[in-house]
Amino acid sequence: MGDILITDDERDIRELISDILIDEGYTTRLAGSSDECMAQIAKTPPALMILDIWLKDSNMDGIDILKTVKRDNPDIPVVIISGHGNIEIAVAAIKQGAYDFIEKPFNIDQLLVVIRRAMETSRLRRENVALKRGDVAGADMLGESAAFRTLKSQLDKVTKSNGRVMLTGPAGSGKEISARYIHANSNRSGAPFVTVNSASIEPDRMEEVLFGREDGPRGIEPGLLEEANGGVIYFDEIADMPLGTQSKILRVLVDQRFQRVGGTDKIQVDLRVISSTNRDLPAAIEAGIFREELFHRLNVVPIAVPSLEERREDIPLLAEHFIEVFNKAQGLPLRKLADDARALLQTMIWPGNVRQLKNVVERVLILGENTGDIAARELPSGEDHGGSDEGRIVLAGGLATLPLREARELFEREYLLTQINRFGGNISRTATFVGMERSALHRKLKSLGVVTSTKAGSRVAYIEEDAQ
Ligand SMILES: Nc1ncnc2c1ncn2[C@@H]1O[C@H](COP(=O)(O)OP(=O)(O)OP(=O)(O)O)[C@@H](O)[C@H]1O
Repeated sequence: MGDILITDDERDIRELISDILIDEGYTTRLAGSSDECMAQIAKTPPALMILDIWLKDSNMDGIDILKTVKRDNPDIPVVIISGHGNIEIAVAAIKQGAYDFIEKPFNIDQLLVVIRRAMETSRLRRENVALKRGDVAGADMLGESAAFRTLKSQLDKVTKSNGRVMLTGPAGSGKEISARYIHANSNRSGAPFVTVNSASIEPDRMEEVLFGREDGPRGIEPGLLEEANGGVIYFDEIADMPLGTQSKILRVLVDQRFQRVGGTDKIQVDLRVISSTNRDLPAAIEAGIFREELFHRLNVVPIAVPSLEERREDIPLLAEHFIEVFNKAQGLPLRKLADDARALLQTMIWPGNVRQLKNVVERVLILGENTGDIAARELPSGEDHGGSDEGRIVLAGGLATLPLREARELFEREYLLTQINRFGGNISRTATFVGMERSALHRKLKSLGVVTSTKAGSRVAYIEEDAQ
């Protein structure tokens, strides 16, 4: 819920506040002097500070600490404790950027209200910054299919717990957006969501990036674990993590503490860990490239994210959602999907899953006809989707929009017409090739309205006008 640093020179007071806050579900750290307080902040900046104005036997008083904090860590809300009758000093503290003050002797309920409000304000401020940066909150996760509803109900079950989740599923299926959904709906939503993309970090820089360093050119440089403090750390494609780093992460999960590179102090962080993979981790363990113990630590709640194939009925909904997203974000035309395009999208092969669908929608909006509904002819051809790879026939636009009986008639008519013309109008050869009795073929052609006649010396098949 949040890590609170309490600084007061009176031991009884800091311990009393700490007990109350722990009962409320917060974690606390205690400091009895300005030096201890500054050392704690340097170790890990807390989510909130409760700071006594008068600190006996300290190098700095509360106001000096406040000024330093507001200069170096302006996002930490600071609640000041002032002695009774020290209103002017408390007001001066607020002018220096303190969130609020409480007077000694304080009332517990009042203290808790101030802390809750301070946490809430700081969460909203961070969310605003995130929205301005364009981060997705994860709330825009769409779907109505049975496979999607199963996923959503599993995600909903884990939002309120702190359990480690392992998301499995093919590339682009929505593992990261699922992790963001968990975060956005948990009580950590105000705290950061930090992604560790193991494949894009140089293996020899991995530890520095994760754990930070103490001897950097700018002094202490916090790593991603510290940045995520209070929130979620998301290990994207965990199987790409080098074995050496796997051991170190395992140790962090066991101890809940780590050291920055070049440092000696143990840093404590409060993190929820969510990982993802599209690989077969048991096979990676077998092959000696993934640590079994780490797998068991991360795989506490396994959740499978379905491929787009398993949720084809969501395709039109997702495509229309992406059209709106690209309209808002890039001013691309707000077009609807024509029935044939909708049907074609649902029959195509999507090895790249939702990400590929999103890319196709963007491409059509940029390169397509720009007016009217999006038609099937504007969509990429079957080859673009490797349709033959998995043995699926990508249907010609029209067929996919018809009920089976009509689609079958349309197909049979086109098919037989093509075959008869291939065999120069010779019904016997056509019948042998298509595997029908000659008389049965005649009856079929009649019912489909296909006739043959001799034109300019060669026999051709065509469709009677009124049969079309
Ligand atoms: N249900 C959904 N509703 C809306 N958008 C979605 C949904 N699922 C996925 N997306 C979008 O599809 C894209 C790919 O999703 P995401 O990055 O979560 O997939 P992933 O499985 O983590 O991919 P990778 O395996 O490559 O890391 C993102 O732009 C995401 O916002």
